[in-house]
Order: sequence, then structure tokens, then C-alpha cells
Amino acid sequence: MSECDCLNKGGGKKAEGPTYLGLDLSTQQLKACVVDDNLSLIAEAIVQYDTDLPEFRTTGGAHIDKKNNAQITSPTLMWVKALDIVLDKLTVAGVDFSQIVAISGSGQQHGSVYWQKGAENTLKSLKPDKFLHEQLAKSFSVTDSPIWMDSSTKKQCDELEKAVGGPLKLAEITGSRAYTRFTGSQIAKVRETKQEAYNNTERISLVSSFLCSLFAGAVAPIDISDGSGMNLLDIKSKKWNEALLNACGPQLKEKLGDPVPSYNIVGPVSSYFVERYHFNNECKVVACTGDNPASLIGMRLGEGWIAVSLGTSDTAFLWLSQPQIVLDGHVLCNPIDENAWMALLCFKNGSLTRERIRDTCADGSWDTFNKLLESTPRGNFGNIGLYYDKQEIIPFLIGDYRFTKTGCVSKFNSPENEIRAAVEGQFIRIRVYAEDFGFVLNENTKILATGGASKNTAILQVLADVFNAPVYVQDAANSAMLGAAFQAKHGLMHDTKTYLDITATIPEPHLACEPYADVADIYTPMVQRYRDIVGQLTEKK
Ligand SMILES: Nc1ncnc2c1ncn2[C@@H]1O[C@H](COP(=O)(O)OP(=O)(O)O)[C@@H](O)[C@H]1O
Ligand SMILES: O=C(CO)[C@@H](O)[C@H](O)COP(=O)(O)O
Repeated sequence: MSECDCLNKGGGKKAEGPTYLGLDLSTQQLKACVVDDNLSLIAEAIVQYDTDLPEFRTTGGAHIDKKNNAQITSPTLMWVKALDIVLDKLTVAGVDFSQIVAISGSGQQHGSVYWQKGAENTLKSLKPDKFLHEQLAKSFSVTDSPIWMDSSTKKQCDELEKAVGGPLKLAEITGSRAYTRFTGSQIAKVRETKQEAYNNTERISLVSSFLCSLFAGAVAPIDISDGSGMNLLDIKSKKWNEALLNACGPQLKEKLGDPVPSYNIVGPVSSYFVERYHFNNECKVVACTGDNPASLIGMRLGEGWIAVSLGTSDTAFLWLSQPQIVLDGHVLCNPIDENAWMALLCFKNGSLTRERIRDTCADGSWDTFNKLLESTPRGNFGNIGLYYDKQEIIPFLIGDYRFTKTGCVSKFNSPENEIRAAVEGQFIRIRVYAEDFGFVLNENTKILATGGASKNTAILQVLADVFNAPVYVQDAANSAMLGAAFQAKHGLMHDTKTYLDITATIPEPHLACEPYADVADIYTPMVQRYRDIVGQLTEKK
């Protein structure tokens, strides 16, 4: 069944039995869906921050600070308002909220929300005749939440690494060396630069646990999987590391609360939702997690599979049965199995960079972009491009770099060369760091693609070619939102059913693209060339 066949577009398909609500509060939009007991999608709604909430004046859901462009935030209240709107959209779509037995959500990772003193009381006593955003307008001690795109916390990162004996030690404890977007250094920066606000903060949430708090009507715990993206959690003991907490700010343990397993039931839905939207008062709220962990839940990855998410960020991830220590990349606690982990690579310059190249080379049209991409041969005549609009995470570079067979150039001969260079360069980048991390690419490798750009088969063909592996997709491109709905059921049934039992009904992914026969000869040398180029560029700095 296609995504469109099963959607409830107002008076559409009605579920017979219990249903589950899943949300994804991501960088550019809030998405919500309802699935039935077989986990089939029955309704979906989206709020795009830039266009649906123009009063917040965001670009791509974010604000870049005019004086310091490494400082990137999103207005916290915009997310609250987006929830008001998305629930109204689901109402219009004919969703019967009284059938929903559990809710869970996912959020862009690493972002932080600062609850003002007294906010929890407000959350507990929300008036059903008013919007959430009206009632929570004064509940945030820091009104603009630092998000994952921020790279302004180098100083605090150095201090965190120092607190435990260096980057390797930090990676051993928390699964990652210090990264500027990780929440520990972000909190430390708030404590240093906005001391009064920090002191007035009663609790700190991640974007995911913030979303959960709105539904629970109380500040919700941080789950261990999204909690692993903070440089504060010991990923083996699943407890906060005291030395790291102390390095970031006073009373931080109390402000964060204790972390919980990702499938934990946080409590019943708040009476606000019962009275305003007619949720059943028995409906449970299950902990919310990061969007990449939620995608892992939504994808049911088997052995040999690598997930590649082409959203605002490009990410690659897979299931790990043992944690490893890595300096480039992350190990997170697994959101499904407390005795497992997940590997994650994240690249900041994903869809928004592809959009920039589309706008400059293809008149803003994906169709033209695809035609030009397909008109250029694999390997692009030896042209390689690296495009990092924002400070890239790995490699640590910013700016455009173009190379022909003979050396560095300021521009390519044609828009089609530029387009292919951008897409090939992005996927070679993922392959290089995936191999360095220890992802094994062989004849059994299969890629499961998700995220906004996974709808684009011309782009997926390049992914298949660069990795020399078939690329599969699921019916719905948003695995984080679906994963959240699956987690709602998993959390509710955790004591009696396994995740595999619960997700047994979801359809197998289908093949989108297979690699061409000549790709190993083309891309193996290009991967090496990319490594050499990055080596030279990073050495120069
Ligand atoms: N047909 C398409 N081809 C390529 N990219 C697309 C296409 N449609 C949407 N996208 C990209 O998807 C991105 C949004 O992806 P999504 O996974 O929804 O983002 P996020 O969850 O990070 O907010 C947009 O920035 C857009 O560039
Ligand atoms: O920083 C990371 C992961 O470490 C990003 O992947 C964010 O989680 C944002 O996700 P998208 O909005 O791009 O899906």
C-alpha cells in the first residue's frame, strides 16, 4: 500500500482498534502521525516552521546569530506553537484522539530547552481552553534554544575533555569526544554567558524530552539514547558522569533529572489533552528520543544493513552489539535494547547544501537538478567537490573546494559538473567516515535510505554507486516520526512483547536503486583522492 492510500485526509480510513501517536520535532518542521495496531499509517500532519510560523522569522527552522555565525538557535516557543497547530491539523484530518493508547516522539538531537523556575507548575495546571503557546510564553529562561547546528562552544569542549583526561577518555565514557553541538558544552556556555538565566532555570530538557514534557504535563526524563548525545552520560552504566556534570554547571544533576530507558512509560497524558482534544485519560506517554535513534526504531535494521538519513543533516547509523571507542563519530545507547548500542555519523551540510546547489545550478527545481545529475557520467570526469556551507563536523572544514583532475579550481565548467560534484562529494564523505568508523562494506551490504531527500531516486542512484551497494526505501520517508509511533507501542507492550514481535507487521523495504557494474573501478580511487584532498585541506589550517 502506498503512503497516500492509507492516509486519513479527513473522513478517510478509520482505525478499528487502538492507535498510537508519533511525532518528530526536527530542524525544519514538526511532523505527526497516527498508526493503527498493525503500525500502518492512518493520518499524518506537518508544520513547516519557516512558512507556517513566519512570525518567528526562521530560515530552515533556525536563527544564525548576525555577529557570530557559529551561534545557531531556534525559538523554543515556536516549537510549542507548532504542536498547537499540528494537533489542530490532525483534528481536521479526522483523527479520533480517544483511540490513541500511547504517544511517543523524537526530536532533533543535542538541542537544549531551559525551563524557567515555576514552569513545571504551569505545565501541571494548563487550561484546556487556551493554546499551549499562550500559557508557556514565559516558561523559558533562555528563549532561544541552542540547536545541533551550533558550533560556538570550542572553549567549553576543551574544558570537558580536560575534566576527564582528554578526548579519548571522554569518548570511552560518553561514546564521543567533545563535539560543539553536544549538549554538555552548550549548557556550560549558557552557564558562563547567561549566568542569571542559568540560575533561574529549574530544569533542562533535550528537544525530545521537552516534547515529551508537553504531553506529560510535567518535565519528562531524558532517555538514555538521546542522552548519549550530551557528552555527559556514561554509555555503559547509563548514569550521568559526575566529573562531567561538575565541569558544566552547578546543580546540573537536579536540573537534568535521572535518565531512563528509551521505552520507559513516563506517565499518563496530561489532563490538558484529555479535556482539549478528548484523549483517553488512560493514554500513556512513552519517553521521547533523538531523531536518529527513533529512525533506528522505525527501520527495523537487520544484519548487513546501514541506514542513511538524508534530512537537514546527512547521517549514517547502525546497530552495535558492543560499544567501541571512536574519535570521529558517536556511539549512543540503543533506544530498543538496553544491552546494545548504535553507531552514528552526522554531517551538518546535507539537504540545505543540496538545496543551495539546486538553486544556483538548476533554477530551484529538483527535476532540473536530477536531469543534470543524470546527464553527467559517474566519476564526473575526475571533478571532485566539497561543499560545506556551515562548519562541517567531520571533516572540520567550512567553504567550497573544487578540484579537477589537474588541481584546485574556483569553478567547474558547467552546472551539471557542479551538481554531480556536490552529490558525489557528500556520499564519498559518508563512505570514508563510515569505513574509518568500522562499518563493513562488502557484497552483503544493503543501505536503507530515509529523510526528505530519500524521495529522490537520482540522488539515491549516486548513493548506491558510491557505496557499491543496493539502496532500499520504506513506504514512508520519515522513519523518525514512524519510529516514534512504533516506540509508543513498544513502550506500552514492553513487558509482554519484544520489539521484533511488535514490528513484525511492517512491510519490507523495497529496492530503489542498484549500483552499476563499473562503480568499484570509479569510486575506489575517488575515495582515496577525497582522503588525500581532506588531508591536505585540514593540514593547511
Ligand atoms: N525531491 C527532493 N529531492 C531532494 N531533496 C528533497 C526532495 N524533497 C525534499 N527534499 C529535502 O528534504 C529536506 C527535509 O528533509 P527532512 O528529513 O524532512 O528534514 P528534517 O527532518 O531534518 O527537518 C529539505 O531540506 C529538502 O531539501
Ligand atoms: O546532530 C545530529 C545528530 O548527531 C542531527 O542529525 C540532528 O539530530 C538533526 O537531525 P535532522 O533534523 O537533520 O533530522
